[in-house]
Amino acid sequence: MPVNADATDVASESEGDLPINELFYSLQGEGVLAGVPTVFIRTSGCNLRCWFCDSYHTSWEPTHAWMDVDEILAEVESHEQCEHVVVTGGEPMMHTEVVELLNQLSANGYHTTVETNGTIHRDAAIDLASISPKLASSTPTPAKDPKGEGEWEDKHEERRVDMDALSSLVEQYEFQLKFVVTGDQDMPEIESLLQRLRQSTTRRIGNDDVLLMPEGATRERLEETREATAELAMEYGYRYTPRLHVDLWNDAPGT
Ligand SMILES: C[S@@+](CC[C@H](N)C(=O)[O-])C[C@H]1O[C@@H](n2cnc3c(N)ncnc32)[C@H](O)[C@@H]1O
Ligand SMILES: Nc1nc2[nH]cc(C(=O)O)c2c(=O)[nH]1
Ligand code: SF4
Ligand SMILES: [Mg+2]
Repeated sequence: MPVNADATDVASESEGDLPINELFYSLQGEGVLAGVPTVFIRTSGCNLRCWFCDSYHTSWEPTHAWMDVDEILAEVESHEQCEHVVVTGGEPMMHTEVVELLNQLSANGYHTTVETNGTIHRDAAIDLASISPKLASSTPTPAKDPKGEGEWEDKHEERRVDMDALSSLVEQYEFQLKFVVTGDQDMPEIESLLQRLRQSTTRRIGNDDVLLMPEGATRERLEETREATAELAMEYGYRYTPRLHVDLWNDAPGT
């Protein structure tokens, strides 16, 4: 179901429902839990518009069906062998109902990961906050806009880093900081963002909590970005994370 083009506030059809773009079983492709069998719940709607977004139909042109928490849980539980759930999007933390979903998943014994851009903090049963703060190189300038002519550039730029939300997330949850890397020009910004974050929290942020992930929604694009990203990880002492799902299944939906 298409929603309005500026779907930053996807209004709930009935109270308690979440806009779900897709729900599928796969292997966690990214980060410290890469390789773990996982059910993915992908909400629709985003407060940002990265030009490279690999989930175009949750951000630039959001589509979804409305599901309540019980319906989502039943679908998750149909994958009987699975102990891990990822809630992603779009930006899942936009939705108040995500708190109830996470609390119910946790009460039912699941390990929960939230994939978030780090601009919104919520208090919920999150075992791993997988935070991917967005760098200047993600901004949809007119030259990079996949849809229009840069209409989202200013809003994206204003919203993409919220230090208060980032500090609250790293203080409350186990976390990883996963940066999408397009080239070595991203490194000074990663360094200064980490410096600011370390100053704004007492929580220790080790270099091994920081992951560099190559930009690329397809095998073809990853071929161009992964080696340089791996070398930057070694040079700066951060982790490298693959995009295992892209290596395995390219850009197929539901993977
Ligand atoms: C689609 S986002 C949804 C969660 C949240 N909105 C965020 O950006 O973290 C899921 C993950 O994919 C990453 N991602 C999106 N497009 C990408 C691309 N073209 N290459 C590499 N990573 C990408 C994001 O940075 C994030 O870590
Ligand atoms: N297999 C697989 N692993 C993932 N890890 C994070 C993903 C996401 O889109 O948030 C993702 C995804 O879309 N697929
Ligand atoms: S913040 Fe995440 S979902 Fe939103 S546009 Fe960027 S990558 Fe896509
Ligand atoms: Mg993905």
